[in-house]
Amino acid sequence: MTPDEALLEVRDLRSGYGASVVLDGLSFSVGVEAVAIVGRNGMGKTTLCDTLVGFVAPSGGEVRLSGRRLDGLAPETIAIAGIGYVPQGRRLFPSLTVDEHLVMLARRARGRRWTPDAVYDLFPRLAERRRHGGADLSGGEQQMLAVGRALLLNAPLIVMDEPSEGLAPTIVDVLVDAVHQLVAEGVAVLVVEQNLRAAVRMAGRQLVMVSGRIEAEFTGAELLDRPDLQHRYLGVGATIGEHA
Ligand SMILES: Nc1ncnc2c1ncn2[C@@H]1O[C@H](COP(=O)(O)OP(=O)(O)OP(=O)(O)O)[C@@H](O)[C@H]1O
Repeated sequence: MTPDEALLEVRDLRSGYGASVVLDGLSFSVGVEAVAIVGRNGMGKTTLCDTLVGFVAPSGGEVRLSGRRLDGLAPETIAIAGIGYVPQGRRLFPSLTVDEHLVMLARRARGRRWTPDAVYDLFPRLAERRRHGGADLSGGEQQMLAVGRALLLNAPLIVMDEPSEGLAPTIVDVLVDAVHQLVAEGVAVLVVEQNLRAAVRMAGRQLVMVSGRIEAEFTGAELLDRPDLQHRYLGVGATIGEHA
């Protein structure tokens, strides 16, 4: 891959639920970088994530990872092909410990960059809680575990849906640092965020989603400096995220 070539290429993607169209011809690309998708509630951000990873079947368009078509493939195939997913709400197993979540995926990870021990190095707090069950973990610990689980795929791209949702500022700091470390190591991150300040700290490019399309792209500084753009694209109350 040359520096100019996109890792993820999404072209004219369409999807929805039955007759309800949510993604309406959406296009963008991501290189080895962190890119944020921002937008008001209900614009289709979660549907975009779910469509990229195969949980929602697209009705048209293309998703390519390093040139390989992935649209229409099963979620397991897409995961193995190279898209790790950190879903909204984390979707962990309450009865499994932290260690059990990670060990489940460790065989495939053996000898590669991301192993359970590497995840514990990234998130020392998780190492302290390794014998605790998913249901005993704080929201931040659950989010770290969800990120760690996605990393064990050793995928070139990680998609994160609202990772900062409901988390204390110190935990958001940990996630921001983790995103920077991943990008520095050559992993691309596509992150959906309601919290503009968290989005801007994680990603240089801010893609604004409106009614199932990417309507505009800004740098973080452009969006933070322009309350009019925040109001227009993000709505009242979903703007700055003062606490992150
Ligand atoms: N499983 C589903 N079945 C039918 N419609 C759905 C389903 N999930 C989402 N939708 C609809 O799709 C549209 C886009 O929702 P989506 O959750 O993708 O938006 P979003 O931008 O992620 O919003 P939010 O930030 O509130 O999660 C909404 O109109 C929503 O009601």
